[in-house]
Amino acid sequence: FDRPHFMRVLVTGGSGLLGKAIEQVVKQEGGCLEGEQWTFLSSKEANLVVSEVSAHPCHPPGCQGGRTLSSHEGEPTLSGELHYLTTQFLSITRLYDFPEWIFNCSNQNMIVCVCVDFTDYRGYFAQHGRRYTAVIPTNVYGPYDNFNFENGHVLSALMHKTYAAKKEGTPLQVWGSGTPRRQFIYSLDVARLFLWVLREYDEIDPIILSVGEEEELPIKDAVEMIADALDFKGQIVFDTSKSDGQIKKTASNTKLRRYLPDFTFTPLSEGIKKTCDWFVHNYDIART
Ligand SMILES: C[C@H]1O[C@H](OP(=O)(O)OP(=O)(O)OC[C@H]2O[C@@H](n3cnc4c(=O)[nH]c(N)nc43)[C@H](O)[C@@H]2O)[C@@H](O)[C@@H](O)C1=O
Repeated sequence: FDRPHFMRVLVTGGSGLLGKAIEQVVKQEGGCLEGEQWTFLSSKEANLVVSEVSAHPCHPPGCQGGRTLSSHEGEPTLSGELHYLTTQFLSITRLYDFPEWIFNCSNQNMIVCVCVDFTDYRGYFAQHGRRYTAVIPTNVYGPYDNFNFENGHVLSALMHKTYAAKKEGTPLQVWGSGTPRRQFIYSLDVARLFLWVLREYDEIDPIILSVGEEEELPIKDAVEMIADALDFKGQIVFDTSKSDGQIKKTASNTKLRRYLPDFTFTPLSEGIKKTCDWFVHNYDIART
């Protein structure tokens, strides 16, 4: 696959967790190379679900939220909407002759909950020579996430709950037993890997973007890191009337490591501290 010398990159979902992280890496970490032109569009500017919008599109997920959002609105959002916008995007990329497309599969839940038909992507390469692929991150967290109590991702919801519990002098309520294990990846790390996929990764097969299996840790350990980061000294209550969800969702990063043996992931405690600091300083604009 020969990448053109001049690359115009369109990032949809540009104001979300991953879109903002990609923007930071491109604009502040020297991620923009000579001959590249990046455009970031929010879902308001380019709503792939309802409009005829809409280079090289990178497509972070259309809906971001935790398990409650998925279970309450899961059918329409993760199946209907995703299928619709994927199909829509494939027609647009064909119409405007995009040579390359990276679809962000939200997270590894796609493997266990939702099926994206990668056969289509292989077909696109075979038939049209276009490299459309997907990345599959594990549980992503970071600035600009959804921090809503009810439907935020686990770490972001818990950061907000800890912040509120500290302010109000109440116990921190954690859903479930705290024993389920997860692999968390910092959004800026996903963004750096996204750029690598855009420029270097030539396979059509999707790639899992994850820390190692040995980094999978119980929710209660992450809760302690959040409490430390926000200097919360109050009581932590595990509400076992709430579901634990899957006990673990271990994903292998062997393939990623084969390509990038030296990539350094942001340690979880550091990423949590940075995200908590961002949340506290940007409380007014954070999605709560
Ligand atoms: C399907 C869905 O799945 C994911 O959503 P997630 O909720 O972030 O994470 P999870 O399902 O992997 O686990 C959450 C764990 O953590 C506990 N837990 C404690 N306290 C809170 C809490 O306050 N909020 C949440 N959400 N979970 C909590 C909860 O009981 C469970 O054991 C995202 O990847 C997402 O992208 C996605 O699509």
